[in-house]
Amino acid sequence: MPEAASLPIIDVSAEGPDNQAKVAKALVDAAAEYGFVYIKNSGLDLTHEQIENAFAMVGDFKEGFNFGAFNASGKATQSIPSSMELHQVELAAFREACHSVCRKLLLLFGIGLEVSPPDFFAKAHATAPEKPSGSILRFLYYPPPSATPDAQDDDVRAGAHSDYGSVTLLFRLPGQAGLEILTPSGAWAPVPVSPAASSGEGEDDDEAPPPILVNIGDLLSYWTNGLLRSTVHRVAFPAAGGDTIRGEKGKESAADPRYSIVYFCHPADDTPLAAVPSERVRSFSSEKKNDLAGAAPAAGAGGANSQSQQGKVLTAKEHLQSRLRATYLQMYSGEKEGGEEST
Ligand SMILES: O=C(O)CCC(=O)C(=O)O
Ligand SMILES: [Fe+2]
Repeated sequence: MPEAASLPIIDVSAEGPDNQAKVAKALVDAAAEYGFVYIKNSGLDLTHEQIENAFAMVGDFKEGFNFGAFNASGKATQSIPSSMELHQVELAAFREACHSVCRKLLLLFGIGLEVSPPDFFAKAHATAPEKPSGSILRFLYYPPPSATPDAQDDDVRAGAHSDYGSVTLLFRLPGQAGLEILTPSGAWAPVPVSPAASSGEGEDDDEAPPPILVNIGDLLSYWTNGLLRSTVHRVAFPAAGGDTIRGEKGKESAADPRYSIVYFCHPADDTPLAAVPSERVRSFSSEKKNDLAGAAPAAGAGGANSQSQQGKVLTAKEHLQSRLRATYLQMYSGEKEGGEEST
């Protein structure tokens, strides 16, 4: 069985400037090293009930779906399936709550990177009806492996890709890990849903939902000149024989569909991705320029060139478009690297 990724679990509910600074540092360190981190799900920003209800909705629906913006009265601004229409207000509230969690994380990144002002990233993600953005709430339904009996051994449920936005929140159900990240050594490491149970550390609390998995997307990696990593990941089929990651509760069988809920957070479309006012980001990019091997991205790192390597300041929208273009070109050239396809 491959070794599970060992990612830190960070409690971001700490109050007071000293605690906040410590948490911010831990978050930046994890994002710089792994590009993925768990945050403890205290149920404050996003209630456990809200998450359960969201999974109940995708379970009823049995199909994947992307939700873009909702208007001020909680109505979707796109056409949505009739079975979802009744749930629009709940969906809008869930999307809003996810966005607030992301803004809280973005503020902590600003603090951890000593950006001046610290709400530099969070402000770029302020929402308003007149401020369109690439943010998407995605409900994912993966049919049971038994429904595709001619699957090959090396097939995966979702191909290797990196996410396009600034930060992504991922919600999964216990026993349905599936997600794997590409480590710098080039190996795929499974990411457990319940990391405390998997590592054997600490008692798993049946009442508490698992932590929320957070990862850095290409845009935030680009904006920070690669200091924060956008890590390549994929979704694998359950192992034959029903093996799960050590300690993970529940077994995933070939007869089970898999559900996940993802929130891709993006800044407002017109945000200029200009130099981040942070000495740490600046000195990171000059170190990189001096690094002769700097041209080739390390294994596991997704995305395009760093912001400091481009002459022109891109907007968030232009950055997303360039990532989408690159993904489609890759697909047409035969390398089936599925991207986030967030439009
Ligand atoms: O379903 C998952 O666990 C991950 C999905 C994902 O990586 C994506 O949609 O970008
Ligand atoms: Fe992803």
